[in-house]
Amino acid sequence: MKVGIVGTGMVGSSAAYAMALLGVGNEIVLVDANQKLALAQAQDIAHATPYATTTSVRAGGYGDLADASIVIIAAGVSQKPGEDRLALLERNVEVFRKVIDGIMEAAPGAILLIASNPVDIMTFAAQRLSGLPASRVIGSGTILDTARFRNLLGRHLEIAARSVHADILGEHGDSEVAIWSWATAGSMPIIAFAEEIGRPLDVETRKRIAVEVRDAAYTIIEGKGSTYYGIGAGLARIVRAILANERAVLTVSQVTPEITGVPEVALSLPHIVGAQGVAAAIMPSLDDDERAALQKSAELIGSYCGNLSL
Ligand SMILES: NC(=O)C1=CN([C@@H]2O[C@H](COP(=O)(O)OP(=O)(O)OC[C@H]3O[C@@H](n4cnc5c(N)ncnc54)[C@H](O)[C@@H]3O)[C@@H](O)[C@H]2O)C=CC1
Ligand SMILES: CC(=O)C(=O)O
Repeated sequence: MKVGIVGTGMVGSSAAYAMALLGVGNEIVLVDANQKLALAQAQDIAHATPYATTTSVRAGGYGDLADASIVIIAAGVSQKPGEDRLALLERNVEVFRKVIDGIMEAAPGAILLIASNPVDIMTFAAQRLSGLPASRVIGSGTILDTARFRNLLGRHLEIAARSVHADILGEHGDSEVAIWSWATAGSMPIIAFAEEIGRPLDVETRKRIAVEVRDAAYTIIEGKGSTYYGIGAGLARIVRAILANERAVLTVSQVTPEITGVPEVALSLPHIVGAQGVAAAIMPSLDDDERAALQKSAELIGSYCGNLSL
């Protein structure tokens, strides 16, 4: 199955690399305003595949996206040190006006997977600009934050991160919400598990971990200019769920009629992801603090979505 990627800088190329090595999709087409860059990325990634999979990776134009099952959009500007994601909005909406037109003309049947920041509002913009049903325009949302959360919890508990089920919901950004009330490790409530193995998750430790997750992008951007491997793997995970019709429960973003009383907003909740895109959104039961924090996040993102002129 063909997967297109528009925007083949650090994020787009990392997604392509992850998919090529994992064998997610059998044809990957890279499109960028900078055609020389797309060509170079395609060549470099293709040179990794003989040791991994038979996935074909090539550069192309919008016409080469015809019949793509999924098109990832990672085009646009990224944060400079100290800048937040919301500061990118206007510039990236302008980029999306051109990019979405090109994709819709070539591949009107594709599912759009949005990575560009601020990803929740860009998901809203992409859905409105494309006119596709909300279920077919998926934002990577907090897939990356959830991975960061599980990684830190696995390290704290000294267990495999894959044995941790704990999610970050809400905005992919500063108002995101760490959900502790139904987090589990090895099928046990995580706080009881942590007590049992002598690695307690007391209030201070929980706060430290949530802050480290929230601020990870700032720390990484300060150190190396941008973040890309984590989101590259997250995008590959979402693409695999769609192509294999996994109906996996993933924290991704989607335009939703109402979240905590806020109408028409794109945010991350647990969503069931399969061949048709998002099959269902799940509103989990939260404790009072988590619910209030999710509502605050929805109100913030909703105010931006409501004021976009598209
Ligand atoms: N959703 C997430 O969790 C994450 C999102 N991001 C976001 O992903 C986006 C891309 O980041 P990077 O790859 O680091 O940036 P980058 O600058 O390395 O790549 C962006 C690419 O977009 C291309 N581009 C710009 N305008 C275009 C157009 N009109 N048509 C086609 N291509 C166009 C550029 O030529 C460039 O190659 C940023 O908005 C960044 O904030 C970054 C990390 C994580
Ligand atoms: C840049 C960004 O959105 C992240 O690494 O979380």
